[in-house]
Amino acid sequence: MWTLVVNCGSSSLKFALLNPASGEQPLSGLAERLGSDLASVRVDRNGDPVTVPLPRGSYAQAFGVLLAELDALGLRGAIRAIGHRVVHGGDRFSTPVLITPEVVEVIRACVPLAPLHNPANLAGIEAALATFPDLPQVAVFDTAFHQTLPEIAYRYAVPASWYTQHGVRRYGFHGISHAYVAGEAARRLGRPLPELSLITAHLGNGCSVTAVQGGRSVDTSMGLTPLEGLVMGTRSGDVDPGLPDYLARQAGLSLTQITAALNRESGLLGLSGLTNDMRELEEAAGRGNEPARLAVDIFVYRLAKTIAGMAVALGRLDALVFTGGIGENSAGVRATTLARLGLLGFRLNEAANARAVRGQGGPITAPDSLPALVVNTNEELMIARETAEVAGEVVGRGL
Ligand SMILES: Nc1ncnc2c1ncn2[C@@H]1O[C@H](COP(=O)(O)OP(=O)(O)O)[C@@H](O)[C@H]1O
Ligand SMILES: CC(=O)OP(=O)(O)O
Ligand SMILES: [Mg+2]
Repeated sequence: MWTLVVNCGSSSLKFALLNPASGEQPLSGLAERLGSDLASVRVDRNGDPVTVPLPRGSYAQAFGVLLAELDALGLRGAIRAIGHRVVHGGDRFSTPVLITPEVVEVIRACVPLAPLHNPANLAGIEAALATFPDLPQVAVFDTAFHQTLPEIAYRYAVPASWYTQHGVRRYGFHGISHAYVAGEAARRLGRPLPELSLITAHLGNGCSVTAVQGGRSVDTSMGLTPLEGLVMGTRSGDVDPGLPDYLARQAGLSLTQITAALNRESGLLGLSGLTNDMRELEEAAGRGNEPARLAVDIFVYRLAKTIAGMAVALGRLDALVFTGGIGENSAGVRATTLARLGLLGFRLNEAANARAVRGQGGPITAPDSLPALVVNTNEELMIARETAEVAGEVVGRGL
């Protein structure tokens, strides 16, 4: 009846116990800042959240907390399948797959392409395989949805041998979320997904924009790694490819140091010198903090520019969808982004935009506008559904 979903991020472990057919979720949790003194786990049993400190806690310890919670609810034995979010699957996987030793090796081979994410995904898979060796376990890939990209969107203008010999191409990420919100948006718009041309903006710690035509990804802002594209919490997004060489010579930094700084010390954090957290930045900007204001303004400008560019991939645009922690909660980011996209035909409905907060979502544009809407993403539900399908059961009956 239940599917367990495990989503290991670069310093976090999210989990959820779900009925993939009904969406019922008796248990969910988030272990954050793993490995640091501030590590903690928030556990939500039937809508009743509690946070407990887990100083210096590891992925394995966070997984131990999850097991204790399953036991406390008496549900450990009721799990029928386990689904894992895996960020990078290269071009081997265009659908979710049952985890075998060979699949684990492919995920390991993709570590250099997603150094912040794939090692954590593997830690989650290994912990779950050790504890539940007899259950079907499924890998659901962030890259899979983007395997439909046409070659003009996924090739870089670099020597062709880099592509053929080293797999240098654009893969795209956040596919689980983009696919889920595209489906939900179609439902809310009351139109069949195969007829729709959508742009979906997933704005969390990592941020990406995808052009979705008839339910298929046709272009996306992230590339070979999750570093390309938009300004993110700690990631730079697009920079001049000449930057690493220049900085290596000027500042005497190694390529490894520069890449680490582009991943972990850039984006909103790097610009503001304050935080990677959009909510804190908006508060600081409201108090007159200029670097915070600049960070938010650059985030929005680059987002609007990328959305306008994505429209080229579609030819026609039916709606824009905001999702992720920022997309769902920041009325300010949505309003200023749409203000820059007037040329595409967007006109904000301020009251609706203010109402569209987490838990509800909904349309945020005026009646004479091209529609923009907020859809709350649910990667866990999407992973649970796909896991149930791959595990060979019919959703709604078997699992
Ligand atoms: N009320 C809010 N206003 C503005 N930003 C918010 C709000 N709530 C959450 N956020 C932002 O959402 C981002 C985290 O997004 P989320 O999707 O939860 O992250 P992750 O990618 O780690 O899952 C942070 O920048 C956070 O500040
Ligand atoms: C791929 C990616 O950027 O994921 P996240 O937003 O979870 O960091
Ligand atoms: Mg997220």
